[in-house]
Amino acid sequence: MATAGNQIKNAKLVLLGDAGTGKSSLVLRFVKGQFLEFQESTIGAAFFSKTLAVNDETVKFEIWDTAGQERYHSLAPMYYRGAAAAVIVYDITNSATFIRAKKWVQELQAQGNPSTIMALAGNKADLLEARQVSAEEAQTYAQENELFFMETSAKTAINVNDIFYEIAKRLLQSQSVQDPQVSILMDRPAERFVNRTSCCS
Ligand SMILES: Nc1nc2c(ncn2[C@@H]2O[C@H](COP(=O)(O)OP(=O)(O)OP(=O)(O)O)[C@@H](O)[C@H]2O)c(=O)[nH]1
Repeated sequence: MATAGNQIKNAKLVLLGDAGTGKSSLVLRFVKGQFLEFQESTIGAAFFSKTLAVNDETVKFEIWDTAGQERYHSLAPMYYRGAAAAVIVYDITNSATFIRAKKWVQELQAQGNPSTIMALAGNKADLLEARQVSAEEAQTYAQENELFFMETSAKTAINVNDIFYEIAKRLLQSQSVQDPQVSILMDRPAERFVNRTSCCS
């Protein structure tokens, strides 16, 4: 019997969340299997890609790792518009970052694409002794807002592949991944915004 197996499906994914929560570290762990104790703060946004096999299908994530610092906030819509999936990251040791994560969820619910699959990542789950946000509180919030939730650690790799794998599965179920022949990425931001290290005056 003929199947549609082995097709590569492209999915634009964006990471959002406060500065220092570990967005770049999660991407680095997922894409390269690495972790840096002193990961530099992202400027503008950074782009990565990674393919993932799910049963007989392959999802190619086109990942936009956005900068969490407030001064870059106005750039965010360029990255989340047209995204098939968004991972909103907070740091379990910092309750202010959980409040900020909820604001991102609200912004996406109001201004994003309703079909974007949203995941909530409670990162730095290796730092249990410094925990400020309980898993129960985050899980309840996630259920109420139709997100799926995992606690992750970019440092120990706990749940990092799992969260991306779960997103890929949900994307394939919802068919919101794009046919590569049609369009690889929608609303791809201009390259001049990517990792710009100096700015014009
Ligand atoms: N213990 C621990 N530290 C982490 C983890 N993830 C990231 N870090 C550390 O937290 C700091 C910030 O990580 P980044 O990945 O730069 O955070 P970010 O969210 O990308 O920050 P911006 O680029 O400024 O938005 C770095 O020093 C990382 O080493 C984790 O899971 N556990």
